[in-house]
Amino acid sequence: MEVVIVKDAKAGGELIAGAIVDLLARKPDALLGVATGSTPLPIYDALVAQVNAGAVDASKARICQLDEYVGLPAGHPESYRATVLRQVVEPLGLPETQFMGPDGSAEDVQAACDAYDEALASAGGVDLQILGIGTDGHIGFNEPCSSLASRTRIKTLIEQTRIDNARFFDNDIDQVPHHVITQGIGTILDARHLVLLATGEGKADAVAQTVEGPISSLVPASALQLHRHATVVVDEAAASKLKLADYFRHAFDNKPDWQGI
Ligand SMILES: N[C@@H]1[C@@H](O)[C@H](O)[C@@H](COP(=O)(O)O)O[C@@H]1O
Repeated sequence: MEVVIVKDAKAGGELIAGAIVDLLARKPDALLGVATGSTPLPIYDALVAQVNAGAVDASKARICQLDEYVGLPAGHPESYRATVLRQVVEPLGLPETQFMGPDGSAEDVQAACDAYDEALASAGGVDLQILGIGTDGHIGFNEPCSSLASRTRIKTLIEQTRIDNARFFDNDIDQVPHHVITQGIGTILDARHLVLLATGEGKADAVAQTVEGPISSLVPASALQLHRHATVVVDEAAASKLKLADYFRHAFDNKPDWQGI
């Protein structure tokens, strides 16, 4: 696992957007897994700016969702499908045919989850998966004690996550669904490159446990330690509880120029 400590969220967004541009230069139809929440927004802003400035042709890029609420009416503005369309797919000028996600309104939820895992595999697998992290260490919506081998499935949110996400629902927790579909931790680990961005002091404990703690289903993001190509990008505040922060800075500063993240 590589840990990169950046000055702020904007710098983190630019670094990760640069890695996506490099990926698209190598593989124009790369499948890019995107996350929701506030943290990844600087990545999408920087990516759209770099693409608009001509850094790469992103017109063949494919986008896929990490997770979804269950039971929101189709087209609800806070469904993750609507969110990703608004924040990533439309700003990049991509057609909906290049976007895939699980069906959160399916009657048979497990069949929709299985279908999504199959769709990801037959699309050739995710090339780069962007991840945020919950204050409890969750990735996607894999709450603590999710199986590290889990596949896409329905989960029940813990109360803290519903409280954290109420800000997207008029600060009314009653509007936040209890159930979600999420790529499993095993599904996430199938991606070729995992890039987790965490910013702000509120994520410092979760980041320290993810990077320096034991691999444990109690901290789902710690499963990144099992991955061959995982990059954790953190700002100074989110890095504030890392014991090896100086080493991580030294290693990044001395990387060969040709080696991206
Ligand atoms: N399902 C999403 C996660 O993918 C995201 O990482 C998390 C943190 O969001 P934020 O970045 O807003 O703190 O929120 C939700 O639970």
